[in-house]
Amino acid sequence: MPEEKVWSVVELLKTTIAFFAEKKIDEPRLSAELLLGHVLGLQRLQLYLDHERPLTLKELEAFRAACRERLQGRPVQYIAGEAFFYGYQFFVDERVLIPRPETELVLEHAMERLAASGLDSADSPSILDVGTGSGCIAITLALRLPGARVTAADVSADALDVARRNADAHGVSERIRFVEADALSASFADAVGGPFDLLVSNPPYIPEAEWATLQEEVRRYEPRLALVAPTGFEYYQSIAVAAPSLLRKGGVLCFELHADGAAEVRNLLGSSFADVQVMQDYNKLDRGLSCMAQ
Ligand SMILES: C[S@@+](CC[C@H](N)C(=O)[O-])C[C@H]1O[C@@H](n2cnc3c(N)ncnc32)[C@H](O)[C@@H]1O
Repeated sequence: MPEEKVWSVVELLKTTIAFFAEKKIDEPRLSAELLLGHVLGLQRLQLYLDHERPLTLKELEAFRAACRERLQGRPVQYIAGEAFFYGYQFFVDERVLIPRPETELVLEHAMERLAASGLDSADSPSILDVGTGSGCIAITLALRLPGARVTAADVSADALDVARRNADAHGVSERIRFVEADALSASFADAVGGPFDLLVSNPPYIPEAEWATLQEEVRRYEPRLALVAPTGFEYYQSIAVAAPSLLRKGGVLCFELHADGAAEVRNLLGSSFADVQVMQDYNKLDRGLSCMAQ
């Protein structure tokens, strides 16, 4: 039997990147690097520092299996079990949404609004994240604001397991309270407590009618519960109703938005909020909306 060729990291990356590009895989270089890094237990940079490293047959087989999964459409973050958000690494699997770069902008906007709020407690703010998923927003806020106490709520016990694991990995579990609660229920405010200085939420906002237009990869692998609301506005409506009793006077409400959602969400807010600001993402699409409880 002919001996199997011994591949080095650099050769394998080059070949895989070209193959992924030919197969029209999104971000072929990043995908190949993340998968190989995952299989070898190395960061992406280390792959290049150790580029002549030969792979064992077992490693090669594991990498090929990961590539096959990618070719079948499974997102690279789920295969590798990791995603990056605001420069931090998060464990992810199919129980949670993969954090998106647009959400980093919403998080940044929320932090700016909180800093500008003038609340006495802004150095040690009390924060509520509704629909925490992987915990990416709640945990990043706890890391960026070392005095913050965060409540991370989700209706999905599975998602909360993932979020807890991420909080442990980042050493912020003691400052995050995880609550299994339904944001659409009238008892939500009682379940999460308060008062809060900041309520931030990236809720499900894809209307049912748009589901079929999403990328197949998203529909097949990401949790529908994390994405879809019948008209797209149910969560904003419920949270806007609960928020006045959850926020301190002067507290900040900050939502991620569907690109077409700003006007409708603004209408839902009613008279309890002032100073509404809409922020745009990299594509100049409306992506975040914030306001102040009065
Ligand atoms: C768009 S994902 C956001 C996840 C994460 N915060 C992020 O930005 O990547 C929405 C989250 O809301 C949660 N969710 C769905 N329905 C909910 C409900 N009725 N009450 C609370 N959370 C809910 C989902 O489980 C999911 O984790």
